[in-house]
Amino acid sequence: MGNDQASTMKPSCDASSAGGASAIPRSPSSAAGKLLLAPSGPDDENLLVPYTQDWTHKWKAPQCPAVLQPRTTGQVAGLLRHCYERDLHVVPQGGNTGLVGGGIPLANEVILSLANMNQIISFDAASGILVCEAGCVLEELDAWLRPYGYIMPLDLGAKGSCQIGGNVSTNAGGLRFLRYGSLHGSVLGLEVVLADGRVLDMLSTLRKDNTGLDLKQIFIGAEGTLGVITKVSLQVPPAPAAVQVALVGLESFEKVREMVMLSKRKLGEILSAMELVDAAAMDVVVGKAAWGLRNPLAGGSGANSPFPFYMLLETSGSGEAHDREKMEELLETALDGGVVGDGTVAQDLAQAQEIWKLRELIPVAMEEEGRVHKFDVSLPLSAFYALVERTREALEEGGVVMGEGGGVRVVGYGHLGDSNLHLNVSVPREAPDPPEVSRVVSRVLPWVMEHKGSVSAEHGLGQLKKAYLPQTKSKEVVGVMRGMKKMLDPKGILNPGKFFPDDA
Ligand SMILES: O=C(O)CC[C@@H](O)C(=O)O
Ligand SMILES: [Zn+2]
Repeated sequence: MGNDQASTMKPSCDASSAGGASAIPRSPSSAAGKLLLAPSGPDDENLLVPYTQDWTHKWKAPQCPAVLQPRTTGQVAGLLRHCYERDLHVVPQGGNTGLVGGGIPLANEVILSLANMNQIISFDAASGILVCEAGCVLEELDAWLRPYGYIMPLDLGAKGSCQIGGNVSTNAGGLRFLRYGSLHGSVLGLEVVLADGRVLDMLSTLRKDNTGLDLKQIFIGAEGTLGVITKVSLQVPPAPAAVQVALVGLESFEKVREMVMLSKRKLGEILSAMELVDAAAMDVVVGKAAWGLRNPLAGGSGANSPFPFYMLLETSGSGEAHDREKMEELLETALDGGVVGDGTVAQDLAQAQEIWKLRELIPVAMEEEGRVHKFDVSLPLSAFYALVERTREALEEGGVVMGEGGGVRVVGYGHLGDSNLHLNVSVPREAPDPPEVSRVVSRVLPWVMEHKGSVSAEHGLGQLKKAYLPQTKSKEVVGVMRGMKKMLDPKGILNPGKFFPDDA
C-alpha cells in the first residue's frame, strides 16, 4: 500500500495465520449479504449459538429471535429506530469474547452484531491516526498497521476474535496498557447511534480539541447501554523497533514487589509489560501436553514450575543493542542481589512468543480444567497476592479437594504493572459448586472492596458485577449515571439488565 492516506479497505490479513493467535475461538464470520440471521426451521437450530452463548459457556440467552447484521451506520440507525418505536430490546455485540455476560441477552432481546461493519476508513501514516468501523477484528487491525510501522495500542488474548467497537464499549485493558494507557486516551473520536436512531458524529481525528464536553468519553466503557458505537478514530503508536522479552522466577511475592521496583528503575521508559504468573497457573499451562509448551526456567528439576512466582518482562524501544543491554543488566542485578532465583531473555522472536504464550493461554488452559470463577480486580501491591493465598487457604480449611485430577484449582496471574490481578478458581463442570466453594468465592469481592481495590479492573460490569455498582460508587454518582441512561435511552431498549443494578 503506497498511499499515506488509505481509505475504505478491508483488513486483508488472515488472523489465523498472523502468528501468536490465541486458542480463544474465533466468532464465525457472518454469512455475506445477509442483514438478519433468524432460524427458520429445525435445521437452523444452532445458527444463533455463536451469538447467544459465550466461549466459556457461562452465559446463554434463554431466547433470541434474531441476530441483526447491519453493514452501514444508516442501517444501524434504521434498525434501532424500528426497535425503539416498537419497544424491542437490543443487545449490541462485538466478537462475543467478554467475560461478564455483557453481550448476551437476558430474555428475548435481539442481538445487533457489528461484525459486518469491518472496513478501515482511513489511516494517516504521518500522524498515526486510524479511522475504522466498529466490527474490525483487533488482530487484523494490528497486522494491517504493521507494514506502515504502527501497532494497535491494545493487545488481548482474545485479539483474534474481539472487535474494536467491543473493545471501546468495554474499555478493554490488556497487555499493552502499561505502555499505551487506557482507551480513554487512545480514542480520538467515535460515531455512535443512539437508541432512537439518532447518529452522533464525534469522529474527530484531532489530538487536541477543547470545544465543549468530550462527549465520546461516556460511551467508552458504557457496555452498549448508552448507544451503539459504529466507528472509531484512534491514535495508534509506532511499532517498536526492538522488543525484548524475559522471564524470571522468584521465591516470594515480597521478591516480586522488589523486582517491580527494580524493573521500573532499570528499564525506565522502555518497559512495556510486566505480567505475573504464579506456579499454579504455570503448572496448568505447561500441563497441557498437547500444546507442547515448556517453562524455560524448569531446568532439569523435572517439575513444571520450580518457582512459586514468575514475572514476564517486556521492553519496547528503538535500539536493539541498547535495550538488550538494559534487560541483561537488570537480570544480572536482580540475580546478584537475590531478587530473582533465575531468569532468561528470549534470543529471538520465536522464543519471545513462547514466553508470551505461557501467560496468554492461562485463561484457555483454565477453561479446560472446568467451570471457572473469574475475578478481575485491582488491588494495591501490598494486598495483591494475599487474595490468592487467602482464597486457597479458605478452601483448604473448608475441606475442599484441591489440585489437578478433578479438584478445585486456584491460580493467580495478571497485569502486575497495572496492579490488576486475575484470580481464577476452577471447579469440576459436572457437579454444582460445593457449598464451601460458593461461600469462599462469594467473599472475594467484598474482601477486595475492604482493601480499597476495584471489583472490575478491566472486564466491566455486564450481568456478573452490576450489583456492585452502588457498592463501589456513591449514590450521587450512580444517580448521575442513571440520569444519563434515561436521557439517552428513555425507553431502556439498549442492553437491558446490564451494567446498572436492578434496584438503583
Ligand atoms: O480470564 C481471565 O480471568 C483473564 C482474561 C484476560 O483479561 C487476561 O488478561 O488474560
Ligand atoms: Zn487481563
